[in-house]
Amino acid sequence: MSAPQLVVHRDKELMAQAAAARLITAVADAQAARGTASVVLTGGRNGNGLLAALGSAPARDAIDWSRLDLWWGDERFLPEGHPDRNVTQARAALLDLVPLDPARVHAMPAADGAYGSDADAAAAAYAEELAAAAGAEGGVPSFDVLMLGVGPDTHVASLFPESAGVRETGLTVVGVHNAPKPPPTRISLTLPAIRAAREVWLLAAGEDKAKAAALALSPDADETQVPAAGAHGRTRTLWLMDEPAASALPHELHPPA
Ligand SMILES: O=C1O[C@H](COP(=O)(O)O)[C@@H](O)[C@H](O)[C@H]1O
Repeated sequence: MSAPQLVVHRDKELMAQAAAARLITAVADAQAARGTASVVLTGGRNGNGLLAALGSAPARDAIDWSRLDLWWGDERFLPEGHPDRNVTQARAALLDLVPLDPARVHAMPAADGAYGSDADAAAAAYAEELAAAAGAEGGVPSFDVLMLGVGPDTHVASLFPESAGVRETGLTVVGVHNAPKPPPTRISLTLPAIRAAREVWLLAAGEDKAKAAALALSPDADETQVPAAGAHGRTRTLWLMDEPAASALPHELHPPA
């Protein structure tokens, strides 16, 4: 488990641009080292801000888009094409602009797909897709970068405080029911699946994330109550923030001036 590192930017626009530049470098480095790269996308305002910044970044084609696998950390379990689905928003922000291999875009199932309204069956199918990509060891692939937007209530992916999903230790993907944030039915990677990633980047911009960031970065945080505190990468855990989101952190956590 890697200890959290913090990078604080002036505002959310600069944070999105800097995170996009960082992602270009991380993906290009992974492709140079291993031929392909795998990235787990997040939904929400900060995740979509990063994707939009990536779409207009001058160096975006330093990524070989045809050798990039995209996965999702969570999905709102809604019909295909619904404007609130994370994949719909990601397509509009970036995916429709770049030459991805459609076979490498691993969207989570929709609520009008093969599993109908059964979110648990849809979650099990996504777990199987991940296990097939992971190869002999099963579980989930060694994602190069897994991004998570931090919710104002400290949720990450669709793991909400005190929920069954955040307590899950056996499965890699779960159906989420009665989520406190709409829509109530979702699909989510679990904390063990998240922690299999090489790098986990937590995105927190805006004053409404300040309390959540302070709680998650507190040394005695309990991941059941504060899911963001349980999100760590194997080699790196990086909090990418703007100044408003960092405003409630204790002084000792601020990066040196
Ligand atoms: O519903 C969700 O919310 C979180 C955070 O979203 P934000 O708009 O508060 O930044 C997001 O990480 C998650 O993927 C999404 O499904």
